Amino acid sequence: MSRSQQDPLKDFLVDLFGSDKPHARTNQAGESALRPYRAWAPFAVIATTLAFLVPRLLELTEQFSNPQLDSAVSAVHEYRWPLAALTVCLLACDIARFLTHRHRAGLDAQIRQSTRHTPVKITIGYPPGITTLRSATITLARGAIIRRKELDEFTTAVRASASKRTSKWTYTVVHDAHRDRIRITRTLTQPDLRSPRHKALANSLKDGPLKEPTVSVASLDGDVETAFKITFTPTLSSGARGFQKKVDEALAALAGEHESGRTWATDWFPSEGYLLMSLRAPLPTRVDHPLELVDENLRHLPYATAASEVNMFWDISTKSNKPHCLIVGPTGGGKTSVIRTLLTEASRRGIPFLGVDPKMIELDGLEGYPGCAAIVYDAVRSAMLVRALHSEMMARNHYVHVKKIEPSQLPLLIAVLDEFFILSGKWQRLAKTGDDETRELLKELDPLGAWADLAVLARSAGIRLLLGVQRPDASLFGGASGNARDNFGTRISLGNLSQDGAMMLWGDSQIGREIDTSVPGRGVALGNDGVPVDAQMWWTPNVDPHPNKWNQLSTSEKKIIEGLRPQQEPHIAFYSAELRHFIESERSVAVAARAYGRAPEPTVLGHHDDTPAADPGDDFADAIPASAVTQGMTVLVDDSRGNEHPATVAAVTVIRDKDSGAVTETTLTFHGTGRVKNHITYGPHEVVLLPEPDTTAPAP
Ligand SMILES: Nc1ncnc2c1ncn2[C@@H]1O[C@H](COP(=O)(O)OP(=O)(O)OP(=O)(O)O)[C@@H](O)[C@H]1O
Repeated sequence: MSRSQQDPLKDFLVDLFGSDKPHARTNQAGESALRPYRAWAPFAVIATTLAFLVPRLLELTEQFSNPQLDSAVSAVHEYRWPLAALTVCLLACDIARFLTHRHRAGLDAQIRQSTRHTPVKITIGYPPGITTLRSATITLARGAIIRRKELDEFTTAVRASASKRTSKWTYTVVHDAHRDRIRITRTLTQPDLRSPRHKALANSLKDGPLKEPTVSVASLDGDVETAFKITFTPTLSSGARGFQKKVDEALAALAGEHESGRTWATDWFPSEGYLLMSLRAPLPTRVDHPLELVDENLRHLPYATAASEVNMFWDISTKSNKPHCLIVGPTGGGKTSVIRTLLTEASRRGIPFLGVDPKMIELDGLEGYPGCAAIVYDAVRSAMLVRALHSEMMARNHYVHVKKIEPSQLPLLIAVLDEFFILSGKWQRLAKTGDDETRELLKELDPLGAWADLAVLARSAGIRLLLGVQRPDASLFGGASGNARDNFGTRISLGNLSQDGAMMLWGDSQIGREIDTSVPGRGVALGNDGVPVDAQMWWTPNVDPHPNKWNQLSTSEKKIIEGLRPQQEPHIAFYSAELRHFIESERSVAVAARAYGRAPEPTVLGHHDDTPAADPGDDFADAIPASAVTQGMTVLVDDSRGNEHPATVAAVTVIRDKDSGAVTETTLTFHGTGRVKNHITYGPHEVVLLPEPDTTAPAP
């Protein structure tokens, strides 16, 4: 602390009468150019006082009186009033000069401390302002460079010293670099009319992760803000989704619940340096499949409603860059309802479909629905269907080539493969344990290879694939082809995903991991702009007309199904004899199964059972990729005679490709007898059969 600060009276007197030094408060940044302040009025005050008092003084000193002195004294005394007026003027001048000097000295110190430049001249605007500065211009040495940070520091100092006295004014500091000067002006501080919400956002963002944030109101409803615009200086992190998500959450929490009941949502424009926080209608908790065509585009299949009542759709048009659809959802998550929604929408738009349902309970209701070519349940026949579909794709491509037509002129066909892992498991099992004929047939059909080709090439042949899985796994989305996964550009996830699953589906380990699973049909869908959003899947009840199913439905559910059913059956055109023959034979098999199909009645324990053994392909409950198996899981392992036995996994070793990270091999270790350990190695696309449904996938 300086001495002058310890002695305010001395400080005042030094200011008032000046000192011998250029300025009493020079500092280390260089000698101030300020001239010392010298008051003018004190001499005038003394003279005026004397002019008033001089006759009295003479009376007191009568013995020294002489006529000359008397006349001089009376002359001075006569001018006492003009002298008094002059003194008052001088006093006023002195006060103004004194205030100017104080402001100048303050600015001089501040500029030297914050910018390390010594001002050449400081001009204080008149009148100078009693407590705070009115305006000033600081002239700097020619070419003086002031960095942004230094100017900010100076501005803060100017504002801080003014705010000590009053908050009535807001100071603006402008650096005219081309004229080597700094201008300071003040305006009346506007009363803070911001709402508590606006203030909370602005104040918290000041110390938040966004660089140089400013908050402004983007829209109002009456007096209540309905949108805020937050501008910021773009940084590397402001473009990262994870960062944005954290900021979104913090902003929504700060803004709090809105009076309208709507929720805050954020749209980022990081390259333009701003984000918009606006209100969206909350996601509905249930949306019954609307009966009207919500999207008139016949190549858009709507299936869900996102915030703000935006409809999500699967674009199956030729122009679509997301032609195939992948639905991921654990058991009971609502996958089948989404498939039903998409297929009934396809049907009412005149697009036929066919499906594979290895679980036999998911798609069976669609059998016989308008536009349904076939639903196949049997593993071998499913392999035949996939191969026939491959032939159809080749035939369609050939047709386009020969007839010189555009692929967009081909009629669309949707192929659904539900529970893909279970189907893979069945194929894998039959390839190992089936009879010679089956094994040979499966080898010839190579369904996984055909599927991989379809995933990559079916798009231009007008065939669209709809794949349903319980968990996302790169290894199975099209056999060896890594590109195949990218073709499933339209993605839907139901329930919560694992971190890896979220990364695989959405390219972000956080998306789809905090879904409100208490709401059936809640999930994440790819927005129409390519950004994944939370969405409520439409509810489409089972369309099965069998009385056992139909009678379970409520009146409103029956109305949905009746309203969706198209008047006209979609036309199914075949370009290959293979697919036509397959569908014809499948339909006659289905007719026969319906007419003569038998299911063994349940038996009780101890009762002699003479019904034939179940299909060997059906004695497992689930199948998962080998690389997804975890230690302690019970899996089915076949013995040398082709029988499956449950065994607990002691260890899992997954080997991945160094570059791509793709699984190349998985080895499961089991405890054998004594110290012996058994190892089984699985290829990259092999699945492991489970005796019980998989519970390691996140619950719906
Ligand atoms: N979009 C939805 N809206 C409302 N309720 C739904 C929705 N989807 C599913 N549900 C409810 O959840 C139940 C299970 O749905 P669904 O049978 O479609 O699940 P899933 O994923 O196919 O299961 P699984 O794979 O075991 O067949 C339905 O019976 C229904 O009650």
